[in-house]
Amino acid sequence: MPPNPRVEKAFHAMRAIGIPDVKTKQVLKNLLRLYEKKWELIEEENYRALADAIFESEDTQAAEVKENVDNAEVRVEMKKKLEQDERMNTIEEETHIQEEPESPLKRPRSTHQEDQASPSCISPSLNSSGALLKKPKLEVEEQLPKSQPELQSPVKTPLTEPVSPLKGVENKEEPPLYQNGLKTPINEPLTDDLPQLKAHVPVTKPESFTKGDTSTDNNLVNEVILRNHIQATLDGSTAKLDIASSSSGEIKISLSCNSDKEMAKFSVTNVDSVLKIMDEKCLESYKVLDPKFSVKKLMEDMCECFLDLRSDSSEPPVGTNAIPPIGPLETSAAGGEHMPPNVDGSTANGVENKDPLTPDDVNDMAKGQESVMISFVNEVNNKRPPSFFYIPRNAIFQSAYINYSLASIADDNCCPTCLGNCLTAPTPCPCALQSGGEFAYTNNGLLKEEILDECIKAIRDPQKCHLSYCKECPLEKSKNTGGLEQQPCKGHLDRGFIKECWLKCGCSKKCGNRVVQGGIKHKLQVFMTRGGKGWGLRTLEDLPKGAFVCEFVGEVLTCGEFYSRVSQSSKEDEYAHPPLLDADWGGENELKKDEALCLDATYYGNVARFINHRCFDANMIEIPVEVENPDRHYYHLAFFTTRKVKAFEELTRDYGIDFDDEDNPVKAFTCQCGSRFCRNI
Ligand SMILES: C[S@@+](CC[C@H](N)C(=O)[O-])C[C@H]1O[C@@H](n2cnc3c(N)ncnc32)[C@H](O)[C@@H]1O
Repeated sequence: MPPNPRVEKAFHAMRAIGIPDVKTKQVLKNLLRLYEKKWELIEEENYRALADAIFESEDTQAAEVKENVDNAEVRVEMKKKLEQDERMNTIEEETHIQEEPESPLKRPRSTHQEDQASPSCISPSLNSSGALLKKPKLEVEEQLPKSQPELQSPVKTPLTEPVSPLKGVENKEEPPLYQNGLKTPINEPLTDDLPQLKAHVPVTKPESFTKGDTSTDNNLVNEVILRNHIQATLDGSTAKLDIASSSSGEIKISLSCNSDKEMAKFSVTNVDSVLKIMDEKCLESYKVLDPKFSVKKLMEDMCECFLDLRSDSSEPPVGTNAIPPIGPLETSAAGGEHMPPNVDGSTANGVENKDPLTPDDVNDMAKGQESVMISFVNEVNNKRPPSFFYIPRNAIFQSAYINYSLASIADDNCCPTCLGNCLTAPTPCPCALQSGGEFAYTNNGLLKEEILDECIKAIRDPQKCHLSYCKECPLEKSKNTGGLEQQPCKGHLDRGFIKECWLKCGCSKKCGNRVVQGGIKHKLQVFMTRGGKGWGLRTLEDLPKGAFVCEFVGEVLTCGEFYSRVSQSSKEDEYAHPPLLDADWGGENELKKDEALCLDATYYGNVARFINHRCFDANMIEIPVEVENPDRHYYHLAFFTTRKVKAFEELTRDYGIDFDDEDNPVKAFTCQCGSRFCRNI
């Protein structure tokens, strides 16, 4: 029989992330069965479900090998394997999968470690020594897996955020605090794969789950396995299996069986075997379930819910979003000694000095300053968001030179004769001409696909991007070199601008060429991530490709001011990745000292300060937008989606960090982005 092209394609995609065909084959068969041979489901998002299922099967196998299985488990497993083999044979005939020689299984991270690109044209941030990244070791075409169409041709194919290999890194010690019953974010590292504890412990009497259930407990004599607070106990007449528990172990879900009442002798088996069978049953019966669905996780969540419902008045009642009071600013990583000296509660830098976050802000950390509410939730631990002042628009810190007036806006820099909506005019207005000759936005308010794709290409494809080099780089000049020679300019990416209509334009305020200045329109939420990245930002609604999400808002600092903040800081400042406003650097005119600007959202900022970094294939891209200032040393940085983003998916951007840059005064974090193209491996 000729090979099935769909199978071949699946193999190809998995090979690209280091998974050998033999492994793919095994799991693919199961998936085909689960999805009733609906290939589209498997092919979706670049075979994400398949990759997920393979990793899960690997982890399960690893756990199984580690465990000291008792005879009962062996019997269960053997029976299951026989059944499995039978199913495999059936599917084998249906899919005509060709045998391939087995090679050692590799995870995408390790594959990438060997091959990964170090793209040189990433949006710059001051943290990355303010310039573009190092020259790539290899050309992107050579390094990126050929089967990833989005990378060979980032323009045409929507990118998907691949499955994170970061399993088991979640902090499980602390119970979640700010819960609102919302879904777990999409694309977060899996949570139910904690390090396995296998220990023989002294016999303890498990607390009964319900009062009156003491009859079985009294007879417990043998401990079998302790694993994530899960115990199986057995004596002559009673078998009890603790299936799940809350994170601190005070709540448990157990199965118990009094074998006196059973026809056959009951033998306690391993919890994992029971859960695995249940997982399979659920996936088979409820076809709408995510393939990653886990009964154990469901039960653990039940335990946590039960715990939350206890009537302890010192704890926040469930569902009310109650949070402990947030202390003064100096307790936060974002505050303290770094507070800008001119912040005195007045409007010294043009910002109304609102209080930092308070418990009331859980439903809207923007305190009514945006046209949508921005809630925050923590379903992971008891941490609260850092204190900062929410500002919806940039504010000048001190020395930044931003001097514009209506008179400085020439007639060819605005459209005074336009009326209504410029987008409906038969010819592009002067503002559009400055965005490359046409309007950047569609009638639906999205960034036009061609423009977006060009921007993505420029940032992601080192071969195509253009770098400008300053004769005297203001960024390098601002660094305190400690007496060492100043480094030469590392290059700045030439980026296209969007020019929006503004005050001097004749069009209406609702003109379609005024998207970014209109502020946030989509529902966003700040949430605690599960992958060790701290807080993150996610969307609460599906977003199409090219949607404007938010602007990066912060204090406008000169590069010199920023580095002096860094040098005065006694501890590592975790927000010190301010984007550099360098899109127009490297031109003919040398910038004045106070014209080399960046945006720091550490103390004053908007939701964008919570956007985490993702190497290379982030789902947002930042694009320079000119609104009021025609000379372009100051502009706005707007985030647009690079592809469709599903509700509850984390929103990410590439900070442009060079993780190898040891000379940078700001040390980079250890990247946990989970991208297969992570630069920090
Ligand atoms: C602008 S803040 C983002 C919000 C931050 N996660 C928080 O909890 O407030 C940048 C900081 O987030 C963390 N971070 C962002 N992206 C990360 C990633 N891919 N891996 C690990 N940490 C990350 C780092 O500590 C970084 O200094």
